[in-house]
Amino acid sequence: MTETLPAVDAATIAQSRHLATAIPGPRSAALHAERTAQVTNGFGIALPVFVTRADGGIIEDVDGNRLIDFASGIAVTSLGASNKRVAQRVAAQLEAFTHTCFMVTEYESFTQVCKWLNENTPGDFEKRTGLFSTGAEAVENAIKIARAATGRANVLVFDEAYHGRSLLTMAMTAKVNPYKLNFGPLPAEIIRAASANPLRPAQGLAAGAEAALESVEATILEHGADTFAAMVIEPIQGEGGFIVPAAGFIPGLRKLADKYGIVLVIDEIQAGMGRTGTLFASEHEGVAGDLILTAKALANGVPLSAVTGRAELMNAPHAGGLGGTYAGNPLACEAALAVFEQFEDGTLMQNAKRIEEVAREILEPLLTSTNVVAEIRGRGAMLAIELADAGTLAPRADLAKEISAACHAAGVLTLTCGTHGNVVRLLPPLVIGEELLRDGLIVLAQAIADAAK
Ligand SMILES: Cc1ncc(COP(=O)(O)O)c(CNCCCC(=O)O)c1O
Repeated sequence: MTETLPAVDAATIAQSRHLATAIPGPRSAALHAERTAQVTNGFGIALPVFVTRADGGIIEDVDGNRLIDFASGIAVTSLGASNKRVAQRVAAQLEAFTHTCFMVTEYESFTQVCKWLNENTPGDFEKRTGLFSTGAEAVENAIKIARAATGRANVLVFDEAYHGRSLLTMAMTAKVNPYKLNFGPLPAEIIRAASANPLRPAQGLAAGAEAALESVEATILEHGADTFAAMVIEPIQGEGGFIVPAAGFIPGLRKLADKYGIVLVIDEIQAGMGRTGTLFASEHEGVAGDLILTAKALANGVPLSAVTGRAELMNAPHAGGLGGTYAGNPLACEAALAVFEQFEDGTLMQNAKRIEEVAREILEPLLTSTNVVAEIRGRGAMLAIELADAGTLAPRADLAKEISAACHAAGVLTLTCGTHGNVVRLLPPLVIGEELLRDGLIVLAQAIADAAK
């Protein structure tokens, strides 16, 4: 393959991996000790290095190391963490004003962001948008909107789902530890149904969408179809393990939502904004949600989230029913407008597809050369390697940890995820250069081969 990833925006840091010290280096170690003395234990850490600069596909730390970034701050800095256009627009806004609160006075950028989302999200129907700050807030407000629109209370969620860490979204998230442990009681109106994980079908179900959809419909009927305000699904389940639902599952949910008058909420907070090679991941499924949620890469690191959907649903809440002090903060709106500008020519989606091509070229041989790579899955620049014993499919979280540690020591920042913690995921910035991408993938492939021995 000769194509290379066109650089969308010249990075400000040398785009090459460089190890000046062991990872983490001495200055990071000292700073980490201070962090431990000042910061709650409640925050986990994937790689305890302290960052000085980051851009393109590189993170530079206090010890002078340059690490290849396969995390993008968990699918956020798709345009590079020092994207020039984002910085320019936010800097100009900083000069004007940082905040006035959109419930107090208005500013044009809020409307412009909503307009872009109304015009560019899937669904050929009149839309409205509400802006918030975090992904969990978007999820919470989608539920408020669906409840106001339907007069119903229950929310259908799925196995292996992740929707946030607030009280309601914690309840919607499937994995108990670390997200829900010791934090109960949780809201009772969250009802969980089977998902359609092609590698690990729900217990007692045949693989594929049909059996899962039958089970979902049985769950809906068991609780009373007219009790459900919403069903919430990720087009690719992120924290649950980068699970691409079995073909037909999401279109089947669309049919069930229509059949029973349930609001279909598609949570694109991790998979959206070009990450999978289309602007929105649900485009791969040919499905438009009644509400669609965005955050993370929406504003490339400045906190912003959004609920976009059918006007008649979005206008159901009474005036004053939605809001938040920082909801749609002007700095974040300017960042989002800078992001939208850079999506216009389609280069970022082409990059996402190229990233998948290169990753599969380098990683897929491991499916046959080792007996612990159970699946390489995902779309575009949202890819994952599931570690499990051949035959039994026993999850190998130990290998995922070992592989990630080896990558970190070599200066490649990878993250793990998955219900069983046995998934290594790739979330490189969409502006990463092909040479740097290949370097990081070769390190990862070698770490997997070494761990498999
Ligand atoms: C699909 C999907 N919906 C909602 C959310 C929540 O977004 P917030 O901005 O973290 O609240 C996420 C956030 N995912 C990363 C969380 C990492 C962690 O907290 O350990 C998501 O992926």
